[in-house]
Amino acid sequence: MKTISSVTIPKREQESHKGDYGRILLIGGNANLGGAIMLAARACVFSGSGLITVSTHSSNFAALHSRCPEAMVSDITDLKKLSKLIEQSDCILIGPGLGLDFKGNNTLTFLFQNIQPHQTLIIDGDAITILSKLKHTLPECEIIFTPHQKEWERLSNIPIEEQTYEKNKEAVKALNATVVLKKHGTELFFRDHEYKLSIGTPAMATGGMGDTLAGMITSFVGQFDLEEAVINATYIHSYIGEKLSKDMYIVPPSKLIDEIPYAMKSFES
Ligand SMILES: NC(=O)C1=CN([C@@H]2O[C@H](COP(=O)(O)OP(=O)(O)OC[C@H]3O[C@@H](n4cnc5c(N)ncnc54)[C@H](OP(=O)(O)O)[C@@H]3O)[C@@H](O)[C@H]2O)[C@@H](O)CC1
Ligand SMILES: Nc1ncnc2c1ncn2[C@@H]1O[C@H](COP(=O)(O)OP(=O)(O)O)[C@@H](O)[C@H]1O
Ligand SMILES: [Mg+2]
Repeated sequence: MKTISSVTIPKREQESHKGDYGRILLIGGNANLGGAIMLAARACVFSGSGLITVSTHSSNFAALHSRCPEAMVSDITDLKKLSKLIEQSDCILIGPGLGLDFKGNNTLTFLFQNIQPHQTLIIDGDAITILSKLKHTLPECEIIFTPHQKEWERLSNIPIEEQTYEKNKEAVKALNATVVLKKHGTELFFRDHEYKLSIGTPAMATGGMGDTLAGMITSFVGQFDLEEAVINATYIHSYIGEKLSKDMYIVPPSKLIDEIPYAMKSFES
């Protein structure tokens, strides 16, 4: 497995506008787990997405507006609005803080019925757990899964202690998707090749760190080629985590998010 040693972020075109940097839809955040989708939304904004809408429980609206005024909001239970938002989006993230009850199940099912082949779908957190249970056929679009090891166990049926390179590769092939297997030494599985991260630190083992990565990946996919986007987002996430950990015992995800544009600038080609 190749190690990612550095990345480059392309310079922006002078003649461009927000519509050129991704129309993003983030779906998640129930009444108890609003923080997860807010972190994903802030990560998305700080990673450069042009237009972001968050479909979430309405009790999250005020906090979201206050923490992330750049993002628009929509009620996750309003399926008419959700269907329109799905149609208008380039990249869609579902999962952070979605919850595991029937509402989460219904939202995932509705998205699978409405997403189109030209769109890219990032499936994280509770959406992975729900999918593992419901066993829906995957929609015909590009899909990126971002599981931690337990979520990967649920999705692949490979117990954590048996998650070897060969078994993981086989399971990814069966899914016909990209998989970012998050752990110390995160592994990226593309269709015919794989990479491993040699950076990252236990200072990043804080709730919300994966929600932050999911937002970064979604944002980068809206701006760059899929493979480049996944590699760059994953590398820069851990790069910032490691950098901050030189002075901080733990790295709060919110602090990491603040650093994203500076790190992107430092890798600009
Ligand atoms: N502020 C918010 O709103 C936040 C909301 N969040 C949202 O909560 C939802 C649930 O997500 P989740 O990851 O917390 O729960 P779940 O899927 O049950 O996994 C945990 C189980 O897996 C096990 N485990 C084994 N290996 C592991 C590994 N490498 N990494 C992690 N876990 C590992 C672990 O083992 P144990 O800790 O018991 O040893 C435990 O048994 C999701 O939607 C997320 O977005 C959170 O992001 C927090 C901030
Ligand atoms: N010991 C560690 N070393 C490196 N990275 C870590 C470590 N622990 C956690 N991380 C990173 O933090 C993130 C955790 O993701 P996840 O478990 O989905 O968090 P959450 O759902 O709480 O947001 C992943 O990107 C993972 O690689
Ligand atoms: Mg997670």
